[in-house]
Amino acid sequence: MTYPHLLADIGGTNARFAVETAPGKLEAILILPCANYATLSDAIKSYLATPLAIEAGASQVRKVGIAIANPVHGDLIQMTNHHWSFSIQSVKNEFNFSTLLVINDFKALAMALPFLDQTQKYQVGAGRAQEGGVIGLLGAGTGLGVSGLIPSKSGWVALDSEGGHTSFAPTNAREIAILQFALQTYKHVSSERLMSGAGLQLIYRALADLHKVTADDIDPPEIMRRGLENECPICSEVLTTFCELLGTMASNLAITLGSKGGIYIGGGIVPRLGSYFNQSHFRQRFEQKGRFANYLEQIPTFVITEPYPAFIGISAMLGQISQE
Ligand SMILES: Nc1ncnc2c1ncn2[C@@H]1O[C@H](COP(=O)(O)OP(=O)(O)OP(=O)(O)O)[C@@H](O)[C@H]1O
Repeated sequence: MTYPHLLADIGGTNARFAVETAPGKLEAILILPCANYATLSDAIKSYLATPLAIEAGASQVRKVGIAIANPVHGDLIQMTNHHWSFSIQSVKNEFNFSTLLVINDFKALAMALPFLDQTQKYQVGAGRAQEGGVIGLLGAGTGLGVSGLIPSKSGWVALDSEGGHTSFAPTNAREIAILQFALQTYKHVSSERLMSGAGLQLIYRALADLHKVTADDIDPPEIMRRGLENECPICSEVLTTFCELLGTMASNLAITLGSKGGIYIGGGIVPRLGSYFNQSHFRQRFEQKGRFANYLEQIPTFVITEPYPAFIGISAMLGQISQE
């Protein structure tokens, strides 16, 4: 018997688990904080022992798909933004799984994009997706994930990309000041250093320094709360800047990939901005590309609102293997 499958989406902060009892039917979805577990195996054990997972048939699971936030090459896995590391073969043996598919989380998310309906995403600004055109994906969370979908004769091919580690490209005086501030700490300032949860804090400290005010010691949720509620002008400027940086990042990805099929924004941060993101300068920035403004105007940009999109991709990939 193939089902139930165990699915996991492991980010730098959250480990999300589900039992797939039939194709696309997810039960017992639980989010465990990665920081509470010494290893991935401990988190899996803890999930499998929950009453919800047991009720969904977790003890019968033999086929497992894990989407994880790091490059996946070979047997040894080392997370980029968390200390977990493991051997795929050892975890497979430890739990007596017959299949353990491990792929990059944004690759899994990219594989989900063709399946998303209108209730699982919304469009920001104008533009129209070209049927079968290349699709770009980026998402800010603990890190900045990037991927893309390329059409091929045998279906979509998802890119193994580490595009979040491209060098940050400032486009105005404020962003140059932020880069200069970040360079005091980092020799290489990647896009991820700014477009992520920790990035909100770095932008906050940089803008406080620029405006010569004392920065409070506050976490990303608090920066977002103060910014959205207009309680703190610096925090509001952080949010404005963050959305603009994502606009430039998204347009760089769009022209790099030639993504006529659109750009999708995932990750945990943008959905938390709610309607603010739609009203921000994200799209204006996306189209602000000199001679390529007209090219970018045609490309639609979408925010993924489905809370567990990576499960859709990993489920499809695991389902494919199970049939082989
Ligand atoms: N309300 C909020 N406002 C702003 N940032 C937040 C908020 N809540 C959580 N975050 C930040 O979002 C990040 C977690 O993002 P996400 O929920 O996408 O987790 P993740 O999947 O573990 O991340 P990743 O896949 O990028 O490793 C953390 O940096 C956290 O500080």
